[in-house]
Amino acid sequence: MRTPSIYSQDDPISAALKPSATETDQERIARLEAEAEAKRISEQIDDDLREERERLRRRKGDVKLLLLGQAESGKSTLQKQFQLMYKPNSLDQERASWTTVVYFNVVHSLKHILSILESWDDSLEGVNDEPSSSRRGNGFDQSATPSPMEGSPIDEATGTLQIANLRRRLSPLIATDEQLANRLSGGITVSGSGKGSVFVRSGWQARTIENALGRIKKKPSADPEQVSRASVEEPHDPLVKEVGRMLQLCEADIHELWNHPIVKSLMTKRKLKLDEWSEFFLRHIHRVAAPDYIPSTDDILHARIQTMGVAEHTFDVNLHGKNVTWHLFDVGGARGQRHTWVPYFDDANAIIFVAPVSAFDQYLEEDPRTNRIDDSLQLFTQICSNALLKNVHLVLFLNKTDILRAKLERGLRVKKYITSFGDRSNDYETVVQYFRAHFLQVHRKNNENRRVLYTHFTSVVDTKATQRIIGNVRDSIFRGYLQSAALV
Ligand SMILES: Nc1nc2c(ncn2[C@@H]2O[C@H](COP(=O)(O)OP(=O)(O)OP(=O)(O)O)[C@@H](O)[C@H]2O)c(=O)[nH]1
Ligand SMILES: [Mg+2]
Repeated sequence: MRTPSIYSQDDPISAALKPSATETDQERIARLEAEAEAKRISEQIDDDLREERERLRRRKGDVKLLLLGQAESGKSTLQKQFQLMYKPNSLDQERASWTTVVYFNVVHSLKHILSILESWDDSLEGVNDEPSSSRRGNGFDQSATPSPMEGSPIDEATGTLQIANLRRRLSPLIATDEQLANRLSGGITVSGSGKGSVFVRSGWQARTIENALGRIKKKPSADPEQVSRASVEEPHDPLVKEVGRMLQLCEADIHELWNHPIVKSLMTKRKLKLDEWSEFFLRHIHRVAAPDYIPSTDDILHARIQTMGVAEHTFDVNLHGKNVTWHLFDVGGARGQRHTWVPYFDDANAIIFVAPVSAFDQYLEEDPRTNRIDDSLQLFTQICSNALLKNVHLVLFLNKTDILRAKLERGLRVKKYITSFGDRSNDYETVVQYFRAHFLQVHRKNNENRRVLYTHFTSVVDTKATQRIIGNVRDSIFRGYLQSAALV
C-alpha cells in the first residue's frame, strides 16, 4: 500500500508529479522525505508571511531605535543586554551557537600571539629537530623542555625553545581557525576585516545551528540565567566537537603560552596587543576548555563577532500597562558597513550612539592612521548634523569605561596619543570628562533643533549597571514618544 502523499488526486499539477507505478522502495523513501521538506518550507513561508503582516499591523506606534557607532564600540553587546532584559529565553536558545564564537575567539587569539612571536623565535634555528621520542601519540607534541615559572626570568634560548614547542603542539588547533571562521560567516569574506575577524549577518545563530551544528534539542528553562547540561544539549557539529576536544588536550599548553614570560614581556612593552575578548577567554581557558563547556551569559557578552549590514531585533516593552513593540537596529560599525545605515534613518525615534572611550590608544582596523576616538567624534558629527535625524531622541553611551580605567591604572598616558589632552591629570575622572566635553561640543555645534543629548558612562558587559541605564533610556524615549504621539 502506498503511503499517503501531499499530492492531491484531482489537481493537474499533482497528477503530473504523481509517483510512477514502478517506483522502488528507495525512491519512495526519497520522495517522501522531499515532500516532507517541501511541506516544511511551505509552512515556514506561510508563517513568515503571517508574521510580516502582523508586524506591519503593529508597526504603527512602534518604537524604532538605532544602535550606531564604530566597529567594536559595543553595539551588539548592548543589543544582547536588551535581549536579556526583554527576551531572556531567546538568548538561552542560542547559547549553544555561541560555543563556536568563543572557540573561534580563543583559536584566533592564539594564532595572533604566535604570529607576533614568530619574528621573535624565528631567529633560533634547529628547534624543530627535536627527537621524536618527545611526542605524544594523539597528534599533540609533548615538550621535553621544562615549563617556565610564571614571571620568572629565562634565558633567550630556553624561551625560544619553549615557544617553538608550544607552537608545534598548538598547530593542529590553530589550523581550525579558518574552518571556524567559515562556519560562522557561511563562507562570506568581507574586505577590510583586517584582523581576520568574522562578519556575520542577522540570524547567523539559527543558520549556524541549522546548517552546521545539526539539530540541537533544547528544553525550555524556567530560569533563563541557569546554564545546565539539561537546558542545552551539546552541539552535534563535528568541527565544534573536534575543536572542543583539541582545546581540552591543549589546555595546559594554552595556559603556558598565555603566562609565558616572553608573552608577558611583549604585552608590557605593547609589542603584543590583545583585544579585550582575547584576554577574557584566555584568562578563563580552564572553563572554556572543559569537556562540557557551554557559554555562560557573561561569555556571550564578551564573545566577539562583527556585524554585517543591519540586524533587526524586536522586543515588547511594557510601560505603565501599555505594550509597545520596539524595533532595535544593530548595525555593522566598520567603515565598509556604514553605507547600509542610511535607509534605516527614516522614521527613527531614537539613537543610542556608542563611543568606546577606552580606545584612545587604538587606531582603526580599516585605516590604521585614524585614532579611534577621532573616528568616533567624526562619526558623531555626521549623525548630529544629518537632516534625516534632526528630530531623533539622541543618547550617547561613552562605553568601555572599565577598560579605560584599567588602562589608566596600568599607566597608559592619554597625552601620548591625544596631544590636545596636554598636561591634564591622567586620572579616570579627568579623562572621561575630557572626552565627554568633546562629544558635547560636537553636539552643540550641530544642534539647530536644540534637542537634548542624554549621556551615560557605561560598561555594557556589566549587566546590572547596563540594565539600569536601559531602563532610564527607555523612560526618556517613552516620554518623547508620548509627547509626539500627543501631537499627532
Ligand atoms: N570590557 C568591556 N568589553 C566590552 C564593552 N563593550 C563591548 N565590549 C566587548 O568589545 C567587543 C566588541 O563589542 P561588539 O558589541 O561586538 O561591538 P560592535 O559595536 O557590535 O562592533 P561591530 O559589529 O563590528 O560594529 C566584544 O568582545 C564585547 O564583549 C565594555 O564596556 N567593556
Ligand atoms: Mg556588532
